[in-house]
Amino acid sequence: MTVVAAALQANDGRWLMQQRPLAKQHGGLWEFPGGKVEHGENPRDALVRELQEEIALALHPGDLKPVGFAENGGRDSHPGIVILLYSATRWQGEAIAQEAAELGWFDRSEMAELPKPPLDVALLQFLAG
Ligand SMILES: Nc1nc2c([nH]c(=O)n2[C@@H]2O[C@H](COP(=O)(O)OP(=O)(O)OP(=O)(O)O)[C@@H](O)[C@H]2O)c(=O)[nH]1
Repeated sequence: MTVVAAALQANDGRWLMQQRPLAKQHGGLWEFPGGKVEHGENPRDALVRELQEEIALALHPGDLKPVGFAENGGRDSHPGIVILLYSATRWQGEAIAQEAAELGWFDRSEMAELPKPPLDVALLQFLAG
């Protein structure tokens, strides 16, 4: 499964993270907004779609910059996950949670402290500052 995620950085240097709804897998953990790439979908287009659906932000696909990826090994019948992380500093609108339990803007040290899924711990190393 391919997942795309966005590290959206505001002018003050902080990044947007969202808290997963408690009832879901990884419930209560903080993650980058994003989601699954649909079959035949371009990853950037998937991320633009997910950001609109999840946090009501409009982005231009060209404003997404690839920063790195993280993967967990598939085993048995589980195919595994690859998460492609993009960053962006330009978008239209104000982030409003459509699905997340909560949204927050965090600096680098706060990001390090947030409870996160294992792949996000790996993704965090790509973010400077
Ligand atoms: N969006 C996002 N997903 C992540 C991150 N880290 C991470 O392990 N994931 C995992 O990657 C998958 C993302 O798919 P999703 O966000 O569409 O999952 P979902 O269950 O909410 O979607 P669904 O309800 O449509 O099936 C989930 O298994 C999620 O736990 C992250 O930083 N951002």
